Amino acid sequence: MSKDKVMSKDKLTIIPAAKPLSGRAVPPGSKSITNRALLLAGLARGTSRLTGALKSDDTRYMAEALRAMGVTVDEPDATTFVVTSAGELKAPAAPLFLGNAGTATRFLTAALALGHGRYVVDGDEHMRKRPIKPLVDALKSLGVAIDAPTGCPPVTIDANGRFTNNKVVIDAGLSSQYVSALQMAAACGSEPFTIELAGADIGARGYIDLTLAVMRAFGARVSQPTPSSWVIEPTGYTATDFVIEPDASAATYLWAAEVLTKGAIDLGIANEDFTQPDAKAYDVIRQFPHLPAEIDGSQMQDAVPTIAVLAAFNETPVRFVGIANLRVKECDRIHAVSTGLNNIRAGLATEDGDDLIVASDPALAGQRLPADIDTFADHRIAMSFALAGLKIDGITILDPDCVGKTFPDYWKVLSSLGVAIKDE
Ligand SMILES: O=C(O)C1=C[C@@H](OP(=O)(O)O)[C@@H](O)[C@H](O)C1
Ligand SMILES: C=C(OP(=O)(O)O)C(=O)O
Repeated sequence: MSKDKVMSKDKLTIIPAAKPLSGRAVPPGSKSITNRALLLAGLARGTSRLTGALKSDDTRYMAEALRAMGVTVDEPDATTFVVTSAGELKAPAAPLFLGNAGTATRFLTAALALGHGRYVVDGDEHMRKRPIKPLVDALKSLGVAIDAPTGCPPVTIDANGRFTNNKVVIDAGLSSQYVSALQMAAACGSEPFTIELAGADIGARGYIDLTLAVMRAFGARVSQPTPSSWVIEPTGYTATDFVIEPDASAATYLWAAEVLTKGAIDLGIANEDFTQPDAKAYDVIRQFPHLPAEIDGSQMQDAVPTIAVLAAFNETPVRFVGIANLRVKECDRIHAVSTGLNNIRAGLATEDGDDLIVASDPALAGQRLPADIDTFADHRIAMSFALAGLKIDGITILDPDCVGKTFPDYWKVLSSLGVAIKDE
């Protein structure tokens, strides 16, 4: 839970928007890019200045972990981290607690495997259910003494600064973060290192491109001999000043609010200027209320809850495919979205294997349908269902502070666009 809670209420109710939402609302910095840049700055000798950064639970956990390992992380203002490092992450005195931050947990696990001494990577009760075994097995195959008895955090690493071979095969079916983690760690090795995918299946490939872009900005050299393999040179990282773009997943709520209310929200950045995978959601969202009958969410996974809630107001039903990974995010998002929609009106959503089918009903708009939405402590469930509240009277979001994971000002931003929010 965020230290600086935005509302500190158990629940809040969205009052339907009386008029189109309009105004300027710039999403916070990208979580994915901030946590990559923080790690690479921590692995680089010298001082790196990260601007436009996200300050939220997930990035605070990463920054705290770096501090616990001897890195100086200063925060001169609300969107800047200044990171000064000797270029190594010293074994911390206590386990690293990373909340439910998947990026911090996976990225650090691989990077610390090249450290020296004992590191314990742990998280909250949700993180302790999120699989990390494929990454742990890959590191074991590199001679690292690493153990995660449940297949989820906590992970204990006894590192001696080296891998015993220069190639690893990784199954990224459950999470692309395992690949990103190995890629970022590999530049700190002593020889060129090859990463190969075990299967064709990988989560959103766009996150790999994002990883490579941040690595290159910090001086790494990477080539891609085949679509499913990468060779990383042992360059280490060079401290640099780095500008972080706004968060594309956060942008999806604003894009959806805009089409739902026929408003005009200025995000301060054009959709085509994002480099993050979720920006693909823009073209889908703009088709509302004529969303396609089938949407493949595999390459814009974090945007699926947003589009699924939007789909409830579409003119025709939508089947979401390619979303099996959503079951191992902050919560089982297929189940959470389906539960929330069916709570609003029975039959609005169906789980079909790992597909989600959303029955559409434009007539939902304007109705009073009181529903307490269980967010399952998942920021994206809270933020997505707030969108339903813009059109339906009676939508109450439970545990609204969970937005602090990636978008602490979410409720303030909605208010600034004219949304009335009743806290209780
Ligand atoms: O690399 C990243 O920054 C991310 C990768 C995705 O996770 P998976 O790779 O686990 O699907 C995404 O859902 C997450 O929010 C951020
Ligand atoms: C899946 C998410 O986060 P992470 O895996 O980084 O915890 C998310 O932010 O939607």
